[in-house]
Amino acid sequence: MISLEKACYSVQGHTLLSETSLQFSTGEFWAVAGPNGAGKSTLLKLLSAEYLPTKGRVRFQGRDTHDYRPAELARLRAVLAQHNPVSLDFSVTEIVLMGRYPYYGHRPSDKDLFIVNQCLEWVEMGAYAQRSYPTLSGGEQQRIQFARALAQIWETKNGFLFLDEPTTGMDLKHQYQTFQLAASLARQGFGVVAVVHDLNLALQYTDQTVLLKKGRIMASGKTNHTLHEESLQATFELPIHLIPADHIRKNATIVPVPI
Ligand SMILES: Nc1ncnc2c1ncn2[C@@H]1O[C@H](COP(=O)(O)OP(=O)(O)OP(=O)(O)O)[C@@H](O)[C@H]1O
Repeated sequence: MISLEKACYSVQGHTLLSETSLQFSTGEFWAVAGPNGAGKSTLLKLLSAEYLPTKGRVRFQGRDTHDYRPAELARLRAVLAQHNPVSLDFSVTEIVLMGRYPYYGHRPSDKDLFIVNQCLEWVEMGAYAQRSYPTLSGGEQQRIQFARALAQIWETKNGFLFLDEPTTGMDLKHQYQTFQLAASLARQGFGVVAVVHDLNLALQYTDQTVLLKKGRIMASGKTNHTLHEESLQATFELPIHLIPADHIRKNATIVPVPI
């Protein structure tokens, strides 16, 4: 479990995340949603210990995140960042192997290579193993980065996966597959927290949601209780209509009303 206890994050007098208390458990898939600049990536960086809280506490499995050594954290959680620039001519396999760096010294073991192949299969990119990474399309690169993060926590019981806009550049099918994969990882016992702009993906696949606006929590809890017309309108300042679930869609569908 990761708990934020009155955690704040400020930089140069600007508060990016105001006093926030939340608990994220393994076995759950969380969505973090809200307008641009709401503090979603900031929250994710506090959870992953890339940032330390400027006030309050963030505890990972009971210990303050600032008490962990980076090598220790690298075996407990993996991050898919919003931007993953790679300009050198690495192969796809080499990129995914980076997720195994915390586990090997000079050379990857057969087990590391097996895990890399498994993760590539999970994102349906096995056929691209020998391709030059920079030559892949944006959506393909994003799927490889997902595989890299997955390889990092593949064997970690109760590991956490932090995904910042994981479906950027992906086509419709792979957006759904990515969320399906994240949901199935949560069912296997991982904790998954994803920054999400597509609220219908959140509604379809996530267990819990936190809605942020201007660095503050607008609503949080079970996704289908949190994403309702009032909370969405207040958060996004846009009229929202919810089409109820039916025999095709097991959850409601969020439709912005043109203004
Ligand atoms: N180092 C910094 N100094 C000042 N302001 C910053 C700094 N880093 C981030 N911010 C601001 O903090 C706010 C929150 O940033 P954050 O990246 O968490 O937003 P976000 O909700 O993830 O947005 P988006 O949906 O656009 O990715 C933004 O307004 C951003 O401009």
